[in-house]
This record gives sequence, structure tokens and C-alpha cells, in this order.
Amino acid sequence: MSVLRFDNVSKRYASGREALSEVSFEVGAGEMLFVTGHSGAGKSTLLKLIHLSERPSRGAVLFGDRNLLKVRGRRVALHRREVGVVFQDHRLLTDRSVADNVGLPLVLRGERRADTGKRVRSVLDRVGLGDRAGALPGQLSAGEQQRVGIARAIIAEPRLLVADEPTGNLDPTLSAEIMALFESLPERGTSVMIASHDLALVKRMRKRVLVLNQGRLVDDIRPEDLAE
Ligand SMILES: Nc1ncnc2c1ncn2[C@@H]1O[C@H](COP(=O)(O)OP(=O)(O)OP(=O)(O)O)[C@@H](O)[C@H]1O
Repeated sequence: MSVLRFDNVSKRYASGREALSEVSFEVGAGEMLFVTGHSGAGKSTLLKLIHLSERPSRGAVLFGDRNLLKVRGRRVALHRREVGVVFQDHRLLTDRSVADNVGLPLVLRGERRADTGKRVRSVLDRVGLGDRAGALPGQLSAGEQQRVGIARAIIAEPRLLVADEPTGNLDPTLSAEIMALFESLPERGTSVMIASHDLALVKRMRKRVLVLNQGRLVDDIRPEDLAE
């Protein structure tokens, strides 16, 4: 079964701007793919529909067999537990330690902070920050902060991770490190969807690419279709 399906999805903002027009695609379990397109093409809007920061104007978004149109009220928080989100600007709590930031999704779902330590340590080790658990986000480099954001997004083992320009502020070496981290997720059961306008990066990764242009899905390129 697919993890995610867009069925003729359109999104018109209150301003009248149609950010997405009749977009349809499907994401399989364990798939990693990119969404690309020029500024304003609709990439962020598409990701927002998945974590329910926005709602479609027409069409349906299905997460597994769940129609997101029907997810309202308290169920929104339950849905978000299954979708990890990584933002370009990290959105970390600056007055909390790295470990507290990373453990937050578990605490929000009702686990006691005292019980989360082992998983926090394990995920920090995975992102290479095992020795920075006690630091405050402001004491970390941009790349390290981004890895904290990723650790927070994956600690609850989401079925899907969506990332909006996750390497936007990072140099090429750090970008490559972050991408390697994302690449390791599908084998652990998390599908990964990354919005990026960095075409060089997207090409290098040789993954499936959805191309948006003025809100329309104009291409769906599979790695096997790419010329050598
Ligand atoms: N909250 C909003 N209200 C009105 N219009 C919006 C809103 N958010 C986005 N838009 C418009 O919708 C279109 C798509 O925006 P979106 O942010 O999805 O594009 P994007 O491809 O992510 O762009 P960028 O690469 O610059 O982040 C743009 O024309 C944008 O101005």
C-alpha cells in the first residue's frame, strides 16, 4: 500500500493565488524522493498539506488509508506523530538542551521525560551528536542544529519524513552529510520527501523527482529514467 497519495489536489489561498493545481502522485513505503521547482512553484504548500498546516481546496490527500480531509481537531496531533517534519530554520527551542529538544515529540505524546533518555541518546548517536546532548542549540553550528531538527523528526519513527529545504543554509559538505542521513531512513521504514530548489543536489542524489511548475506537477522522473 502507498504511504501517501495525492488525488487531483488543488490549493487556492485566501488571496486567490492557486498554489497547486490538480496534482496527483503516489509515494510508496520506503521510498525517498524530491520535490523541486522554482521559487513559488508550490513545494512548501505541497508539504504543508501533508502535515496539515494547510488544507486542499479540491481533491484528496490520503496517508495510508486515512483521508486527511477527515482528520480534524484532536486527530491532527495524532496524525502529526506519524509525519516527521524538518524545516530549513530548525525551529528548535533555544532555552532547552539538545536532548530536551529531541525528546519533545515523545513528551508531547505523553511519555515521561525520565523514560525517554535511552531513545534520545540512541537517535543523537545516529545523527552524530552523541556528545552534544547537554548543549543549548545556540552553542551548535548550523549543520549540527539541522541534525538536531532531524533527530527530533525521526525519534518517534514516523512513517513519512517531510523536509522543506533542509540543506538551504548549509555548505556542500554538510548538505552531503544531511542527505546521507536521510538516505539511511527508508531502510528503517520511514519514507522521505524533500522539497529543494537546489537542482545540482537533487541530480546528484539520483532519486525520484517530482517537478512542480506554477503549481502543476509537470514531471515525475524516476532514477531508472535518468540518462547515464
Ligand atoms: N499563506 C499564503 N497565502 C497566500 N499565498 C501564499 C501563501 N503561501 C504561499 N502562497 C503563494 O503560493 C505560491 C506557492 O508558494 P510555496 O511557498 O508553496 O512555493 P515554493 O515552491 O515552496 O517556493 P519557495 O521555493 O520560494 O519556498 C506562491 O505564489 C506563494 O506566494
